[in-house]
Amino acid sequence: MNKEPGRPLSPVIRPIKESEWPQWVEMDEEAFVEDSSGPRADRFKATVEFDRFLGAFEGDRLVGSTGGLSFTMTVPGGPRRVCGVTVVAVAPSHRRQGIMSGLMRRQLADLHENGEAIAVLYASEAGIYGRFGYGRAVDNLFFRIPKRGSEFARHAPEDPSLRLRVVRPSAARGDIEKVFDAVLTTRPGLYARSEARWNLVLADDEIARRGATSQRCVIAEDETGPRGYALFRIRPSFTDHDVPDGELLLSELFGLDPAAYALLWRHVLDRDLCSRVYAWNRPSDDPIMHLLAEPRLLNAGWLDEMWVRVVDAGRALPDRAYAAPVDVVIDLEDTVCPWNAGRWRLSADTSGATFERTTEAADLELPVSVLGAAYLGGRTLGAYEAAGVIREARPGAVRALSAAMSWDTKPWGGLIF
Ligand SMILES: CC(=O)SCCNC(=O)CCNC(=O)[C@H](O)C(C)(C)COP(=O)(O)OP(=O)(O)OC[C@H]1O[C@@H](n2cnc3c(N)ncnc32)[C@H](O)[C@@H]1OP(=O)(O)O
Repeated sequence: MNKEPGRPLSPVIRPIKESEWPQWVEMDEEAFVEDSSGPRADRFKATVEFDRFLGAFEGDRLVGSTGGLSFTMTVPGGPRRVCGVTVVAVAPSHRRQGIMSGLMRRQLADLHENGEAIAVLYASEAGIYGRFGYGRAVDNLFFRIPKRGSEFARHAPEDPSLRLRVVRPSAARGDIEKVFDAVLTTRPGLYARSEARWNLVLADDEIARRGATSQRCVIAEDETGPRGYALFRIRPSFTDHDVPDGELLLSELFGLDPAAYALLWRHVLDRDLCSRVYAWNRPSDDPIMHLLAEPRLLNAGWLDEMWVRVVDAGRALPDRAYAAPVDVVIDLEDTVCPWNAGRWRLSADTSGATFERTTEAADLELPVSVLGAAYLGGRTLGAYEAAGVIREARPGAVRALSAAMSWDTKPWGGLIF
C-alpha cells in the first residue's frame, strides 16, 4: 500500500450528511471524470437516501462513497426488496489503498444487519465486484440495425386497431409510466421507478443528449389506451453526397403485446433521415431477434448488465421461485459475508423452497458469486463447472441446481442506476 506520510491509515466510514453534498459532487466528478453538477446532480440527489449513503472520511475530507437505493425488483416469483448499490467512487488521490474495499464490506454488513438479502449493481468495469461476491447475473445485448434490409419475417404480428402518436416525453409521462408499470412484473430484473427516478430517465440536459437531439417518444395505442412506447434520440447526419445518414439511438422500447411491440420497432427502424438504429441496452432474449427476416442484421454485441450479490443466503434462496424440483447440499464459499459460508440444503420444487443449514456431505461446492449470477434466473451452471468455478461431488447435482434456478424470461434491469 502506498501511503503518504502523515495520512491516517483507515478513513472513518459513516453516512454522508446532506450538508456534505457539495463535497460529494466534487469528489464524484473527479472519480468519474465527468461534469455532473447542476440540475443533473440535483435530480440524482432526489433519489439519494442519505442514511444509506456511506462516505469514507479523512477528518472532514470525503475520499470515497457508496450509495444504497431501496428498490422493489422483480425476481423469479415476484417483486422483492433489493438494495441498488450505486456511485461507488474513490478520490483519484486515494485509489488502490483499500478504501472501496472498506466501503463494500461495511455496506454488506449494514445490509445484513437490516435484514436485506440481495444487493444489485451496474459495474463501471467488470473486473471490480467479483471479489466482493457479486455475480454477473444479467446480459445486455446491443444492436446496430441498418434500415436497409430490416424487413420483418412473415409471421410478424399486426393489429389494425393500433395507431402511433408522436409526442414529447414530458407530455406522455402518464402513458409511459402506465405501460412500464404493466410490464414490470413480467421480467426478472425490472425494478419499480420512483417519481425521482422517472425525472432522471426523462431528463434532457446537454449531458444526457451527448450530441444527439432531445429525447423523443412514440406511443402505440388503441381506444383502450397506451399499449407500448419507445424513447429515443436522433443523431442527425448526411454523407458527403448529401444522403441522409442519421442514427436513431433507442433508449427504451416496451410493448404490452406482440403487435404493439412490433409496430414500435417498425417505427424506429423506418424513421426518415435515419439509416440505422443503435439500441444499446436490450435484454438477451429480445423478441426483435425473432422478428427480423435477416437476424444477422442485428449486428449484436454483448456486455454484462446487472450484478447480483446474495447478501443473506438463508433469506434469499427460499424467497424466490424455482422452475424444477431440486434437492442438493451446497457447500457455499463466502469470505466477505461469513454468515453465508458452509453447508446448506436446498429443497425446492415449483410450489416452494427451503434452504437450511445441514451437516450432510456436500453435493457441490460453489462461491457465493455463482448464486448471485443465477439468482435472477439468467444463468445455467454447467459452464461454471467447466470453468472450474463449481466443483461437483455428486453427479447430476450441478445440472439439477441449474434447471431449478433458470427462468424462461431472461433477467434484465433495463435502466442503469
Ligand atoms: C456500482 C458502481 O458505482 S460502479 C462505479 C465504480 N467507480 C468508478 O468506476 C469510478 C472510478 N474509479 C474509482 O473511483 C476507484 O478506482 C474504484 C472505486 C473503482 C476502486 O477504488 P479503490 O479504493 O482504488 O479500490 P481498492 O483499493 O479497495 O481495491 C480493492 C481491489 O480491487 C481492485 N480494483 C480496484 N479497481 C479496479 C478496477 N477498476 N478494475 C479491476 N480491479 C480493481 C484493486 O486492485 C484491489 O485488488 P486486490 O484486492 O487484489 O489488491
